Amino acid sequence: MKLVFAKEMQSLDQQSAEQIGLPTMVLMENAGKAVAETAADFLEDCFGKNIVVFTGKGNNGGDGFAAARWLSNQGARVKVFLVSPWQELTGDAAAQLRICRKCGIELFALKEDRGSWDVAEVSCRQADLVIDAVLGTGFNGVLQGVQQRVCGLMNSIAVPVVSIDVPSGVSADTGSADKNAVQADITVTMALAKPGLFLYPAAELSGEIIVADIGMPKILLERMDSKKFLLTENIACDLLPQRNGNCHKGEAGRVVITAGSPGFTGAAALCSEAAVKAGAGLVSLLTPLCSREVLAVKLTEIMVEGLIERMPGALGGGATGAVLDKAGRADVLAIGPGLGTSGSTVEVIREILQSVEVPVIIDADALTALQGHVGILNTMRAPKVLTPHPGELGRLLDLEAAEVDARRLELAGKYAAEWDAVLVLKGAPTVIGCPDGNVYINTTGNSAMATGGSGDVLTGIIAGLAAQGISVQEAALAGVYMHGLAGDLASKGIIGMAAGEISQYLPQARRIIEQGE
Ligand SMILES: NC(=O)C1=CN([C@@H]2O[C@H](COP(=O)(O)OP(=O)(O)OC[C@H]3O[C@@H](n4cnc5c(N)ncnc54)[C@H](O)[C@@H]3O)[C@@H](O)[C@H]2O)[C@@H](O)CC1
Ligand SMILES: [K+]
Repeated sequence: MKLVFAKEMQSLDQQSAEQIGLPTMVLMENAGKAVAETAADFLEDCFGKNIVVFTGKGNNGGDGFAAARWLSNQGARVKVFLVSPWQELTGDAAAQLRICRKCGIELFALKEDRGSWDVAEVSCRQADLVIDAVLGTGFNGVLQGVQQRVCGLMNSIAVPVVSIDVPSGVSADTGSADKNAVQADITVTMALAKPGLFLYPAAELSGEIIVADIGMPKILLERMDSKKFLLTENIACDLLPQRNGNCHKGEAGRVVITAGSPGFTGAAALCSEAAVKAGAGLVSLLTPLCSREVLAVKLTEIMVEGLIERMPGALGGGATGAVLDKAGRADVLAIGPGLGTSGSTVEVIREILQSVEVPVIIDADALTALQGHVGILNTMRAPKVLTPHPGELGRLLDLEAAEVDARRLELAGKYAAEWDAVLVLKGAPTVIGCPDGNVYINTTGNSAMATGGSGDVLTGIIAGLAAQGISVQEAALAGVYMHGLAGDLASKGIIGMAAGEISQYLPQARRIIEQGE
């Protein structure tokens, strides 16, 4: 599903009027009707129900006036509170206000005085539903004055709130949110969803998200090259590898994983097992010699080989050739989980990345090895996926993790294009940047997955899928979706899951994606 920034939505609005001849007032009318329909569905029947609508001075407020009238037509008892003086309204919003007035809808002006707030508060407490049409995509900065107070009022009452387009006080583009931003139960967003609805902290304020068809011409929607998408089950389903009925293990994909070191053998085990559960035919693990035995005991279906060490846990020069040789006979290489950061290991990792020719998944300590050496990425011949969390990407870019987190959509797209890589920026939500600059926001996963080893599992899944004959981009997109879904199935919404449990649910997640069950 395509996502749009506020400016892009504004431009679509303008194109509709100027190029197609479909007036913005018609779109606003449809927006209001869509909100009224959602409200009516939510209330089962809106006849006789008390509904309060808070309207701002912009077009979001205009949608609110239109919704109020549609609901009033259906027999709801509607009260509209204007958050800005009516004289400040212009264009379509002013026209909708005039229509409401002529239709006899009850209108109140919220001013600084106590009286109007008392009426608003009492009305809210008696309401069956509140509609938030204070601020939409035009919001920026912080909430102040009457806007801040009215959002606070909506949050303080135990009445369901339907927000129009975005919860007021939320940035439609970045997902940043004022501390008083509205907590919606449902957000009815117009024509196309806005990325901010899926990015934190706003993601927690959006409630259920409904994308309303407001009659925006399809030709304009299809032509819009927004480069931003929501990663949904349909997309994952189209990308998952297919398998012939007579397939044998050699054809089901060969994965080589270079991972593990003393104290970090679990990372290697989780990654390898996930590749198997993602459907790879044969998985080989190459690990520093001193970790070989413990991993061989731990892993049953995986072939474990030791790599030459300079000293225990630190790879020696000969390891490069061994990994390249093995990877050259496989379909994909995954490198990094728990591999270590000693000087000689870092050297070996860099040599491998510069010479490897099969697709490679670069994770954890292999990402650390690129710190100060990101130029290597542009000299690599192999198609590549990077799977950093914000801290790891921050170290590559010399940025704080918090900044990477706040700019995840922008940075994933920018650096995927710059490094000609698939950039899987892990977190809530995981965002995947592609070499063509397209970015996808994942829709699966939950906070129970914030546990050590989750990332190692993801790397194994992407490697396992890429080995089954799809591109690294396809494997990263399908893999991220499947990882999150398996995490949802495994945790059942309860905190306290171990990362290995995610792998156990991969076959079920795959079946749900493929067959919807
Ligand atoms: N663009 C489109 O295609 C359509 C837009 N529609 C609606 O129009 C909305 C966008 O309308 P507008 O661009 O008029 O913007 P908004 O209605 O979101 O309101 C912005 C108004 O609030 C002011 N404002 C901005 N930041 C503020 C702050 N921190 N505190 C107080 N006031 C602030 C702005 O100056 C502006 O006047 C959408 O969210 C949607 O609800 C719909 O009518 C349907 C079609
Ligand atoms: K709103």
